[in-house]
Amino acid sequence: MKSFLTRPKRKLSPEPTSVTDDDEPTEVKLVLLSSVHPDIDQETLLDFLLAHDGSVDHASEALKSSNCHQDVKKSGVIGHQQSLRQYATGDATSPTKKKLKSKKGSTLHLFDPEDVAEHTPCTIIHNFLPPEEANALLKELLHEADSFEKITFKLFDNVVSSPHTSGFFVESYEDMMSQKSEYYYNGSQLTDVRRITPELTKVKPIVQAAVNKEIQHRIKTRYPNGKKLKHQSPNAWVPNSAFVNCYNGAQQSVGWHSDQLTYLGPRAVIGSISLGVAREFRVRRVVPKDGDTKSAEDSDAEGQISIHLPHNSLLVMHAEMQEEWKHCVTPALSIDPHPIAGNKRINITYRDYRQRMHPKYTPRCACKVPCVLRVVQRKKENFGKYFWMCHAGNVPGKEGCSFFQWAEFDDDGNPVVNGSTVRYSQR
Ligand SMILES: O=C(O)CCC(=O)C(=O)O
Ligand SMILES: [Fe+2]
Repeated sequence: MKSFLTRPKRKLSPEPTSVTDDDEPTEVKLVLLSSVHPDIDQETLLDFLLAHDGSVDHASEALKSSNCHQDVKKSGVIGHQQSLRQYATGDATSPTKKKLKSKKGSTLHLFDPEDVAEHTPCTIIHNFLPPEEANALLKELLHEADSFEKITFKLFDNVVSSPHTSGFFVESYEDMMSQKSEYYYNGSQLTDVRRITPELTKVKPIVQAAVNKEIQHRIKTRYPNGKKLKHQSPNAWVPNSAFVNCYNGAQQSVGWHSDQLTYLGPRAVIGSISLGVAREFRVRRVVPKDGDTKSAEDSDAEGQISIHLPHNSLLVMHAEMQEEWKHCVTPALSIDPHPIAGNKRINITYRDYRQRMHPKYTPRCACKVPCVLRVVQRKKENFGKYFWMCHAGNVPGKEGCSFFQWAEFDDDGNPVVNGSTVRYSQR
């Protein structure tokens, strides 16, 4: 079945893609599973897909032999998510934090910021902005979202739409022009790049201060020897672009992915604000394999963890996130309408596009397109190594080339070429 799948052909969007070659986009797999099991909800299909390492065939077989179909008839609602309490050991009424564990094939739900910091590569701040500010930002972006477009990709030679819309905002006219002419996302250039809005501008310094504080706290409290990670930038995080997603209704979602590091560099940090309808953000660790059979512990390490993102929350995705974890926003069984946003959720990811990662320094492949930066996630051999490859073949109707080059970075995440750190010109 896999051989019929085409890799994602997203066009005109900075939306990140999956960074492992063995993963087809989850949206595509869900479409396929749904067509075979139309009576089973997306949530359950997703859980089965995850439990079978993303194999549509195996998930489908397991669904056939499971009692999910009967459960639907009986109760009308299915799914086998588990609550936090089921992971607690000892006193069932007071779960021991350290013992919380994700399990393969089920989902650990986290609401408490302390649990999020402890068990995921993220931290969350609830009630982040003054309420009036959050509402003003939400209203402004709901208006912008009216003209957002869906991301499209190719399925069986047809271009199909991803189930949410998005827009990309940069700080200046110069950046807009540069984004349209120099930057490539999935092999294409963007046409819809917008100037940052007044409310996004107002909120930016608040996000910047909070994210930098969270980064320092994370380093002190969680990283080995209280030191930043290898390849993590020692410089302050300064967001200069915002990627905004709109999820209209319970079914809108984004599939499992890691964010592209091409212009952010290694060990990127991202500040993500949620507004409007509360939705679930899921993360799962990517455990590298070396061809041996996986242990149960490995499988459990890949279990999903769900972080609940209410209106006016800031989620910081820390430096360990993109290289070692994947994330998604799952379709919901139901949602609580928001007084301003109705059924919509707005998500803003503030990003720090690094000057040293500007496409003028990016290797170009035989197609003359600046390459995409990826990291080895699945294979134990070369795990964590970065590489540049061609992504021109992601454009519908185009073939890519076989360009491949290992990418080297110094301890602070600066590109190293021929043994020397790249010196870049300041704008
Ligand atoms: O909507 C969200 O919370 C996450 C969006 C996301 O993962 C992305 O834009 O890369
Ligand atoms: Fe993402």
